[in-house]
Amino acid sequence: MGAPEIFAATAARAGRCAFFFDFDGTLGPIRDDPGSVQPAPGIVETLGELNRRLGKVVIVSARPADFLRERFRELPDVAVFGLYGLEVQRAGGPVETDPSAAPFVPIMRDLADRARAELPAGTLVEYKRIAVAIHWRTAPQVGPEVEQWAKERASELGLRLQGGRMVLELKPPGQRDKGTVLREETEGLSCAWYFGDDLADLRAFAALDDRAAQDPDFLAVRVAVANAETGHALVEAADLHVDAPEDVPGLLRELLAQAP
Ligand SMILES: O=P(O)(O)OC[C@H]1O[C@H](O[C@H]2O[C@H](CO)[C@@H](O)[C@H](O)[C@H]2O)[C@H](O)[C@@H](O)[C@@H]1O
Repeated sequence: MGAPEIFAATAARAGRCAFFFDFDGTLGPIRDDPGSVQPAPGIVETLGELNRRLGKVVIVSARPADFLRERFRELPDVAVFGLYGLEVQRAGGPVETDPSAAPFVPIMRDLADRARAELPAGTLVEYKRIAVAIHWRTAPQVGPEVEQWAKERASELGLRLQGGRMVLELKPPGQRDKGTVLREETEGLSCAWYFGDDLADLRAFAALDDRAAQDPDFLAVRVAVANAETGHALVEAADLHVDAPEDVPGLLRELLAQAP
């Protein structure tokens, strides 16, 4: 199906669709300082309209749920899944943490302290309560050393590793990821779109593939936000693609123009 057919098939399923979005590199631009990132222009308004007119909007990110909620305060009905689904904050409710992750809080705090003490200058350590992301965007030369250190700590502490865009993340060992969120949150629906830019988003694409294989009437739409860092894998697995977070509102406005 090309874009016009996808838009029409989605509009025909209005009210029975969900739209899932990764945050960094998808809704927000890539910046050196992770703490400074805000949604790209037009994102909040367009997601609000999508949520009202076509189907529920859900954010699924490796960021903490609190960080995401601060950026989408104007959309209180939109659920935010943080830390790959280990946290969720739904309309007006508190942030809920997966019980399996709670014992990892002190482990991650110690790990972040240790990373700051042991890794070379230029490394940026992002402590996220139940995960630690180690960045080398401003010092690419330290990447191999960070990767080696993180592999050793993951094996020593029984943690999982998740690679990303000039970042490696240590997280708890359970199976929860963006794919499991997609599987749960598409139950009872006829259509879902997922927008992503990074390797972890391939799991969400795969969950949509599975859902469509089980139900031939289910419309699954994978949208890649293309970038040289992730490479071709995501674009090749996608139905549609845009070139930057700034282009996401334009694509959604084309879709909304078909909405009933
Ligand atoms: O699931 P996501 O919402 O895509 O989160 C993935 C990682 O995003 C952030 O790091 C990335 O964006 C930063 C800000 O632009 C950038 O400096 C960094 O190089 C990127 O990897 C976030 O800081 C990480 O915690 C997330 O794992």
